[in-house]
Amino acid sequence: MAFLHHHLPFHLHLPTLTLPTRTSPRLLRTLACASPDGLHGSRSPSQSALDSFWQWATDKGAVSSSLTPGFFVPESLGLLAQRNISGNEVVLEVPKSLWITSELVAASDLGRLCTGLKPWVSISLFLLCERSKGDASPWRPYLDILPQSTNSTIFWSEEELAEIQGTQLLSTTLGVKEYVQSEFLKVENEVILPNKNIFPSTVTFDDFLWAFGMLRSRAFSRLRGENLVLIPLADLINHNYRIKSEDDSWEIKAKGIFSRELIFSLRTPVPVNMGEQVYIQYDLKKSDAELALDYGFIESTSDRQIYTLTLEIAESDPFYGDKLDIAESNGFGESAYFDIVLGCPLPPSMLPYLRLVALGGTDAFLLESIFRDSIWRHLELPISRSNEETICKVVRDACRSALSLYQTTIEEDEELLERGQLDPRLKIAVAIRAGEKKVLQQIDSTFSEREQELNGLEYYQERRLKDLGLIGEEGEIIFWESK
Ligand SMILES: C[S@@+](CC[C@H](N)C(=O)[O-])C[C@H]1O[C@@H](n2cnc3c(N)ncnc32)[C@H](O)[C@@H]1O
Repeated sequence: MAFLHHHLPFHLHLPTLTLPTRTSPRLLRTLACASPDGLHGSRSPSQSALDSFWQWATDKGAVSSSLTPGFFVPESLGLLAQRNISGNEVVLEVPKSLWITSELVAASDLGRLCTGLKPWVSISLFLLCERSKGDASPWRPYLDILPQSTNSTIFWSEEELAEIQGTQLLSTTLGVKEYVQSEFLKVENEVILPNKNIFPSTVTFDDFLWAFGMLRSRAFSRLRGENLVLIPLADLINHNYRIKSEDDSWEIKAKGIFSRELIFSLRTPVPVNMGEQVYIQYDLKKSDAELALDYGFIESTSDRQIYTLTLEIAESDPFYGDKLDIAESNGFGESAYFDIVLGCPLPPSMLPYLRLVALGGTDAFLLESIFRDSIWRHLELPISRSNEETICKVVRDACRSALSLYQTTIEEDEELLERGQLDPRLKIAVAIRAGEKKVLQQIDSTFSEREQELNGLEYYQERRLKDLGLIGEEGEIIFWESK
């Protein structure tokens, strides 16, 4: 699912810099959810609800000879091995008749109202509609085992969100909630309110957000967007960071050689002993912030600690058109996003893009069309001292400005984490804000080191003179007479 607006606090807008702004307390209040109880509303369903669900799913054709649903800490529900299972063994099969898809919604009472809606919106409305039917819904056993919320930041209260003040995660969370709210207002006016026969009781923004949160946390990574599907029972599988591959854990296939019926087939990527939980890897590419937003947990490994820099060619730039043309011919646009990973070098195309955005003054001749085919190659190396100095200064200023928005230091965060015993949401908040600050400090020190090296770098003009044989390898001038 693509989100239209990400208000990222780090926003470079060369040569001037747009400072990140603090999140207004009013926006926080409007978009925060109050925690319904001390467990964030994630009370586990009863054993009898779980038994009824299991019975319902197996009656409808779900097959497993090795699993049973069970309760776990901290994941709540999960899938438990009833015998020793070997790696790569199929552990569960769920037929299509049990899946919740846009197709199913289209064929339901709701179908005629959902034409043209995004799959996540129509499936959300379906969940809410079925939930309101109570016992009359054939999906009741499944709806009864869904949590009331998760630890995803979309469900955090105002006080909990205040713990991530200054972070990109807060901006993204608020951006996502604004997006969900705008979709809700649309369907409230166009679908829910005019159809009291289908939605007899009030549907609130919190209800709609609950449905969104369920889809976001329960749909398998490759089954999102247009292909969005909820697969009851299979969606009880939890994530484990020890599992390093995500591709082989499930597939969709025909039930038999001659059958047209599709089944979702889940495998355990690793051997599992009887009595242990079966896990998969949800998504190797997600940052901790994305895990926190989608699922409400994080891993805290350095490769998941990421800060996204947004660079932009300003419309007010006198060379806007040429720069945009160059960016576009090299796979970028007016804005470019660079994920900086803790402990890893800068993404290779970040420096060329930065140099392009900062290009001006006596270097502007490089923007002329005769250089169009070769400009990106030139941008991969330093252009001029002033261009390189500008990018260092702007990036360092932006880092300092972003760092000033956090309420705590890395040391304070680490002390809290070491003390342990933190509430799961606070633990996520503290780890995320510490991780972001570490990446910002890393970016700042990379550009600080670069600033120290400015005198020793080789710039475009020198390289050009060398190419023409006018200066030697040591920078000495070669006079015509000496040739
Ligand atoms: C696909 S559902 C899995 C079933 C879920 N445990 C339940 O009780 O319904 C994904 C949700 O499970 C929980 N979860 C999965 N893996 C987890 C983990 N490693 N640590 C903490 N929570 C986890 C999170 O709440 C996540 O949003």
